[in-house]
Amino acid sequence: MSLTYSTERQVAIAAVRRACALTSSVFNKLVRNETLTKDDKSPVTVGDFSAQAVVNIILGRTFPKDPIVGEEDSADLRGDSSASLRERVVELANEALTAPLQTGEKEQWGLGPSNARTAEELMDAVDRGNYPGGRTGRMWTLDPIDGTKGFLRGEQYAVCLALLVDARVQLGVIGCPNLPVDPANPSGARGCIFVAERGHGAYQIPVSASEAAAGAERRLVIPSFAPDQLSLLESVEKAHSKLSFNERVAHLLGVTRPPTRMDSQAKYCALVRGEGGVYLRMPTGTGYKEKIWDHAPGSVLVEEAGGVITDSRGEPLDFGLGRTLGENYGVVAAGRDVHSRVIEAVKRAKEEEAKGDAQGQ
Ligand SMILES: Nc1ncnc2c1ncn2[C@@H]1O[C@H](COP(=O)(O)O)[C@@H](O)[C@H]1OP(=O)(O)O
Ligand SMILES: [Mg+2]
Ligand SMILES: [Mg+2]
Ligand SMILES: [Mg+2]
Repeated sequence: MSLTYSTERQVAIAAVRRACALTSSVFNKLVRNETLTKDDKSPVTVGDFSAQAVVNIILGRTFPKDPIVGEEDSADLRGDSSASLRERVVELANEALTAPLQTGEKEQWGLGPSNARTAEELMDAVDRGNYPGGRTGRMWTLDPIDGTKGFLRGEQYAVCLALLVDARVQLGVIGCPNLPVDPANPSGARGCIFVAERGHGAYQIPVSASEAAAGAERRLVIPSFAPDQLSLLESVEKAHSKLSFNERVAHLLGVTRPPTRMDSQAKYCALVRGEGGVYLRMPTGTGYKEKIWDHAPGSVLVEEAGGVITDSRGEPLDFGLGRTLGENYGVVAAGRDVHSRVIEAVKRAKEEEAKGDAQGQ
C-alpha cells in the first residue's frame, strides 16, 4: 500500500499513543485541584494540558511549519497562583516524552530518556495549538481529551488528532484508552486506536505499539442495518445534544433498540466497527458552535469506513471556517443507506416538532 501521508500517519499514531498512556496513568492519580472549570463552564484537567503539550511537541519536531488548531491554551497554567498545576503538567508531559522508544518510534522524533523539556517549552508547546484555522494550507487539529466529562467519570473519552489540507481532512487518528478492543466482549481488554487516511481505508489497531507491530490491525467497514437492528449513538451529556429530538427521530426510523450513550468521538469509532448504525447529534438551541477538533478525525474515519457524514440538514461539514464548524447544524453519520433515511427522519421530526409547538400555543 503506498500511502500519501506515511510519515504523518506514523508520527500522529505515536503522538496519540503517548498521549493515551499519559491520560490513562493520570486518571488514577487525579486529585481535586487538578481540574479547572473553563469560561464556558466545561472542565479541563492536568491530563488535557499535558496531553496537548506532548502531541504538539511531537508534531513540532517533524513538522515544524505545520500550524495546530488545539482545544487548550496555557493561560490557566502561567502565573504564580498556578505553580502547582504547572509543575504537575511538566511532570506528566516529561514522563510521557522521556519514556523509552517503543517499537516503530524513531530517534529523530525527539522522544526517549534525554528529551525532557522545561516548563516554558511545554507551555509554549500547549500554545502552538492557538492557530485560528482557515480554508487553505496544511494544519493539524487536536483535542487532547475529547469528552473530558467521560474521562472524569472513568468512562469513554478519546485523544483526537487530524491533518487537514485545504480544509479537507486527509488523516485522522483517534485513541480510545477505555474502549473495549472487541465490542462482542465488553468486559474484555480495553484500549484501541483508530486510523483513517483518505483513500486508504479505516483501521482499528492495538493501543500497544508492540502489539500493533505484531500486525493485529483490523479493516473497518460499516455494515448494512435493518431498522430493527439500529440503535442511536448519542451523547451522555444532555447539554451537548438534544436527546428528546433523537427519540423522535428514532421512532420515525422504526428503531426499537435503546440508544447507546457514550462520550466523545469514541461514538464514531463504535459506528465504524458496526455498533449502533447511526450517530446523531442535534443542537440544544443555546447557540453553541461545534469545534473542528470534535469532528475532523471522526469524519474521515466514517468516510473511509464507507459511511456518510453531514450536518443534520444533509450539508457537508465545513472545516475551513476557522476553529468552529460555523453554520453547520448538528451532525449525522451512518452507512450510506441509513444516512439518507436519517436525514429524511430529521426533516419530518422537525416538521412534527413545529406542528406540536404551534398546537401548544
Ligand atoms: N454545550 C456544548 N454543546 C455541545 N458540545 C459541547 C458543549 N460543551 C462541550 N462540548 C464538547 O462536546 C464534546 C463531547 O461531546 P459528547 O457529548 O458527544 O461526548 C466534547 O468535545 C466537549 O468538549 P470537551 O472536548 O471539552 O470534552
Ligand atoms: Mg474541553
Ligand atoms: Mg472535544
Ligand atoms: Mg477536549
